[in-house]
Order: sequence, then structure tokens, then C-alpha cells
Amino acid sequence: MIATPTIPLEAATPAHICPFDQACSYLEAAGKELRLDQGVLEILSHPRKVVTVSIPVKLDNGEVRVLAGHRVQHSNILGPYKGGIRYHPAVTLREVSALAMLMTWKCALLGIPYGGAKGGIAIDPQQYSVGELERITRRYTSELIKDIGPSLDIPAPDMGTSAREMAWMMDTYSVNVGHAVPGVVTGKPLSVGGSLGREKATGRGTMIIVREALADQGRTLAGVRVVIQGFGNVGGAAAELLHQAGAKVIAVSTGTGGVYAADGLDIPALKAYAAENRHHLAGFPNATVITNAELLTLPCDVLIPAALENQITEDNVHQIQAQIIAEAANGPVTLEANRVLEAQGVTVLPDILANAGGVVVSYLEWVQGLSYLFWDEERVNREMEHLMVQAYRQVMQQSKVRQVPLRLAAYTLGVGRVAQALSDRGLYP
Ligand SMILES: NC(=O)C1=CN([C@@H]2O[C@H](COP(=O)(O)OP(=O)(O)OC[C@H]3O[C@@H](n4cnc5c(N)ncnc54)[C@H](O)[C@@H]3O)[C@@H](O)[C@H]2O)C=CC1
Ligand SMILES: O=C(O)CCC(=O)C(=O)O
Repeated sequence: MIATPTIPLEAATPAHICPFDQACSYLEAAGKELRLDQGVLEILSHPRKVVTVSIPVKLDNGEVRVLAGHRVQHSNILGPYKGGIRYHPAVTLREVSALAMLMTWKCALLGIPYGGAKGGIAIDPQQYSVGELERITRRYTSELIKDIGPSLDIPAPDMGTSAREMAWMMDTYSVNVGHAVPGVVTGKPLSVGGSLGREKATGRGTMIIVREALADQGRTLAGVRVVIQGFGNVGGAAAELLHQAGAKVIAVSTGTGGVYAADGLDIPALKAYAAENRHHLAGFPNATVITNAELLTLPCDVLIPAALENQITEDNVHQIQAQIIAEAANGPVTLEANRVLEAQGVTVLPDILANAGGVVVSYLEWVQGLSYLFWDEERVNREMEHLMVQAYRQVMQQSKVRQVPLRLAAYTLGVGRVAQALSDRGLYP
């Protein structure tokens, strides 16, 4: 049993669905399967560094508010810490710690030379003006100035942040150190050294993994019924690319609910509608309004949760009708629900594989920046696809050889590589 982690359990997080406890349970299962030394597991179950900073911000109405900003650096055994920055009201230190740990295994699984980190601020970005968000982001970056850097810790977008916030972070960091440092963040706008293909990379990666899983079942994307929860950076791109590839995207949702059409939604038109209606999908022509709870239990071939953690739980898992679940979000299926799905033979494509396209193109962006040589989008997509398909095949092979479900197969690969590096570096006797 792994020792109780040092991150305090916030009252708001019920222990049985605490993302950090769940992440530690998966680590423990991988350690058991790999027969890892207890000391190694003990090291890997603790984040290397946890930073919480106060972010004072003057709102447009003159009120001063002090926000808490977290950055958790889980591991830098394989390279610089890497992972997104989340702005969402449900952000907690334990959530960020779990997401940081997932980043470590994800980067190791994909074979990219990074460790894992994640950051977050518990705010609803919709409730702040652009000016307020800029002040919050700049102050957060200044407070982290000694903890981030292009060879130390490289943030990227996650829920509630985008290329815009990355440009502010890059600028604040650069002004503080006295020269332009594009490599301090990825997911930047093209104008400051971003990469073609990064914006849709996570959704594209999910589409590739779904395509490969279907191919293994002798099927193609054509006509496959897909349901997607979340219509933001990841869910929106996945919907668009799957629609383009001939899949029938029958339902999608945002935080305020979703829409359903049995014959498939016109995704480009829905994207335009969502942009015009502040992400409310209700009222989209020729579609039925559904709740997020209803969306998850629709009959479909592929379900893609692309929003928050803990969406498929012991409460709704028995109603899930999808044959394949591709975790575009991080941690959308709870530990208990995962057990049920595995027992029922549902193919669960785990987050550290299914949503890795984003960090892969972040890596390609970082490499292009460091070499001062930028590629066309076709090359970026090709390199990403190569790494995604390679990781997919390794996971399938590991699953077959070890006779374990896909999640445990992915974890054994990711955790095993980090443990090996830990030993080779002599960090553990
Ligand atoms: N942006 C990236 O490159 C990557 C993101 N991810 C993961 O993908 C997930 C989504 O991230 P993004 O698309 O970047 O965020 P986003 O902020 O661009 O979009 C989030 C979407 O989820 C919806 N949403 C929020 N709360 C919801 C709820 N309670 N029920 C249903 N929908 C809800 C929002 O309305 C929005 O459509 C997160 O779990 C994130 O960690 C994973 C890898 C990379
Ligand atoms: O692109 C990145 O560096 C990180 C993306 C991320 O936060 C994630 O994969 O969960």
C-alpha cells in the first residue's frame, strides 16, 4: 500500500472520487503488476514540488480579490516538467496533483522527454473580463517565475485556458528575464513561436486512437455513432475531425447541456452556432435538447468524455451503452466505474493515451522553437500521428502480453519507463 500522500484532502472532495487517490490507486496497480520496489512506488506517489501562490487582482469594479494559484511538479526524471494550466471553479490542489501525475505517465508512454506537472486557479473564466484574466495570468506567472522555464517547467493550455493565456505567460516570463523566451510555454499563438496543428492536436490524437481501435475490430470511422461530452478545445476538434472522417456525431454538450440528432449533427454549423450563443447549444435547428446526464447514457458506438473528471461513476456506469469509451478528458471515469466497464468488456481507451496528442504537439512545438525551424502542418500532424499510433500499438501489445486491460497496460508502460530511468539515474539505490 502506498503511503498517504502529503497533499491535504480538501473538504470539497469526497475521498472515493478524489482524483489524487484514484491516480495513486492506478500507480499502485501498475507497481504491483511490474513488481516494483515499494521505495520506488513511494517516491513516485509524491509530487516533487507543490507550489501555491496568492494572486491579488484588482477587478474592473475596483474590488481587490486574492486568488490561489497552484502548480504541482510531479516528476522531472525524464525531462522538464510539462503540463497544462486549468482555470475552472472546481480546481483543487489534489485535482492538480492528480493531473500532474497523469502527465508524467502520459509523457513517458508517448516516449517524449518530459516529466509531469499541472497548474490551476479555481476561477470560472466566464465571470472575468479579458483585462481581469490578463492581470490574473500575468501575476500568476510572475509568482511562478523561479519555478518555470524552457528547460525547467513548461506550461500549456488546459481547460479554461488557450493560446491567449500562453502568450501572456510567455510575455510576462520574457519581460522578467529580459529577453524573449518562447520555449517557456507551448500552445502559443503562431505569432510568438507556436506550432501549426497544436490547437486541434488533442482532438486529432483522440480521433487517431479511436480510428485505430475500430480498425482492430475490423471497422472504420465511416458511419460510426459518436457522442461527445464537452465542445471546447478538445471536444470541439474531435467532433470536427470525426465528422470530416465520416463518423456520425449524434450528440455533443457543453457545461449548460447538449443537443442530439439521431442522423448526426452538422458539426461545422453547430460550432458556428455555439460561438454565436456563448456556448449554449439549445435551440440548434433539427436537434433535441438533452442534459449532460442523458448524453452519457445514449446508445452509441463511441463515447468521448472531453470535459471534466468523474463523469462516469458507479451511479451511471450501468446505463452506459457505448462499446468504446475514448477518454479525451483526464480522469472522466472513476476507479469503480472503470472496474465495471472492464468487467463488461467495454473498450476503455485511457486518458494517458487517448488525449496525448496535445502534449505530443506541444513537444513538437518546443523542438521547432529550440531548433529555430518551423514545419508545415502536414509534417506536424504526420509526426504526431506516428507517435500516437506507436504508443497505441505498444499499449495493445502490452495488454496482450500481460493479459491486462488497456489502462493497466498503458500505466505499466508509463510507470515502468519512469521507474527504469529512476534506477538508471541512480536516484534510487
Ligand atoms: N487542451 C488540451 O490540449 C488538453 C486538454 N485535455 C483535457 O481535456 C478536457 C477538456 O479540456 P479543453 O477542451 O481544453 O477545455 P475547454 O475549456 O476548451 O472546454 C471544456 C468544455 O467542457 C464543457 N464543460 C465544462 N463543464 C462541463 C460539465 N460539467 N459537463 C459537460 N461539459 C462541461 C465546457 O462547456 C467546454 O465545452 C480536460 O479534462 C483537459 O484536462 C487533455 C489533454 C490536452
Ligand atoms: O500540452 C501540454 O503540454 C499539456 C497538455 C495537458 O495538460 C494534458 O495533456 O493534460
